[in-house]
Amino acid sequence: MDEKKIENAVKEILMAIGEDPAREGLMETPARVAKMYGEVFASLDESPEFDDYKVFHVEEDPGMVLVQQIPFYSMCEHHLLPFFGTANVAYVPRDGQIMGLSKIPRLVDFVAKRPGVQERITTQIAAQMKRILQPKGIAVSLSARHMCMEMRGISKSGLFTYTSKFDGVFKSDVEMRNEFLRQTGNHSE
Ligand SMILES: Nc1nc2c(ncn2[C@@H]2O[C@H](COP(=O)(O)OP(=O)(O)OP(=O)(O)O)[C@@H](O)[C@H]2O)c(=O)[nH]1
Ligand SMILES: [Zn+2]
Repeated sequence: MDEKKIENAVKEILMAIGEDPAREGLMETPARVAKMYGEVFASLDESPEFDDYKVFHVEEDPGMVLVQQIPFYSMCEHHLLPFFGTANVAYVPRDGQIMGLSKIPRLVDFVAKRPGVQERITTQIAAQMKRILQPKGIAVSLSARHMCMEMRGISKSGLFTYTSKFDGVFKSDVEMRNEFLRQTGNHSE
């Protein structure tokens, strides 16, 4: 990421909105924003595929493995305003192939820390899980608030947008899907 370029651009924006980038409160702001973009868009500096994981082996396949209520923060690619919420990620292992549990929230961060839309975060989490583990099934659901719908534009506070992606047994087996939905607090029927 080119921090110097971001700093200059932020200075330009401050001038364009009629602010004085030289006034005391704003003097360090371009550098702070550049640093902040480095954090919230951290994935742009990483490889395109998630690679921070280890695959382990258990003798017997468990059923569903679910990490739920994973907090995430992202920036919408339309307005560069935050959207944030929680993600539920479940899979059913194949051939005893499992991954370290902490790697699932790491994967969520990896996918979220770039300009995006909620739908893509949802499908990308599922796609990366599939690539890494080839599990029997994957279920991902996200619930999020979008600042671009709250503090501007339509200006509706407290709306939650729900997105989901079901693959494999979560698609073909209603019981599995309902176990996921029950456990994550959503009910399909
Ligand atoms: N599908 C989807 N849309 C999103 C997401 N985040 C923001 N948006 C929407 O992206 C759209 C961008 O639409 P535009 O019509 O180009 O932008 P706009 O005129 O600023 O839209 P308004 O927000 O309605 O004022 C808006 O409808 C946003 O609500 C997201 O994660 N997924
Ligand atoms: Zn937006």
